[in-house]
Amino acid sequence: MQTSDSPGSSRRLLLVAAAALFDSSGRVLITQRPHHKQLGGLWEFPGGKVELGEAPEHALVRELKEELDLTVEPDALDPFAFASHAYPDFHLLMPLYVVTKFGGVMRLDPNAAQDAAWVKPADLRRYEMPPADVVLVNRLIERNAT
Ligand SMILES: Nc1nc2c([nH]c(=O)n2[C@@H]2O[C@H](COP(=O)(O)OP(=O)(O)OP(=O)(O)O)[C@@H](O)[C@H]2O)c(=O)[nH]1
Repeated sequence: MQTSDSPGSSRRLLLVAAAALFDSSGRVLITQRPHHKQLGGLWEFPGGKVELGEAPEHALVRELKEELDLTVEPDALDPFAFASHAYPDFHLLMPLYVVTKFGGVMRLDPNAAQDAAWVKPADLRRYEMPPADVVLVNRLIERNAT
């Protein structure tokens, strides 16, 4: 967790809900951000911004449907860890939920992701991910090792 904001910093807080979706072989899904976006080309956990008045779980169910066409029940979201990271323009607060039950056939929305990969947690560090995700990747590797 990075908490380098100075006290009283006026950086806006951005709440993003993300998922570590696991397949039956214990591989986790990561998606690649479109090149034209901020942090373009980096790999990330699927998810997105929580809208005003929206619960994080509801936002994540919505984003997984929009971005991947996958159906997840809110009860299937298991709170796992969170990232708290100061980017230049905003402070990201991102809960990560483990998901092992989901339905549908994955279909990527090209505006959200240009590629997807199922990766063993131990291999996640081979993929370039945003700095906020480092702590989450470490936790997933630990989870898998125990
Ligand atoms: N979904 C997701 N977002 C992440 C991760 N790590 C991370 O720093 N972020 C940041 O969280 C922010 C919100 O992501 P987003 O997917 O909703 O937003 P976006 O930039 O694609 O914009 P848009 O949805 O308005 O087009 C982005 O700045 C993104 O880089 C991650 O693992 N998953």
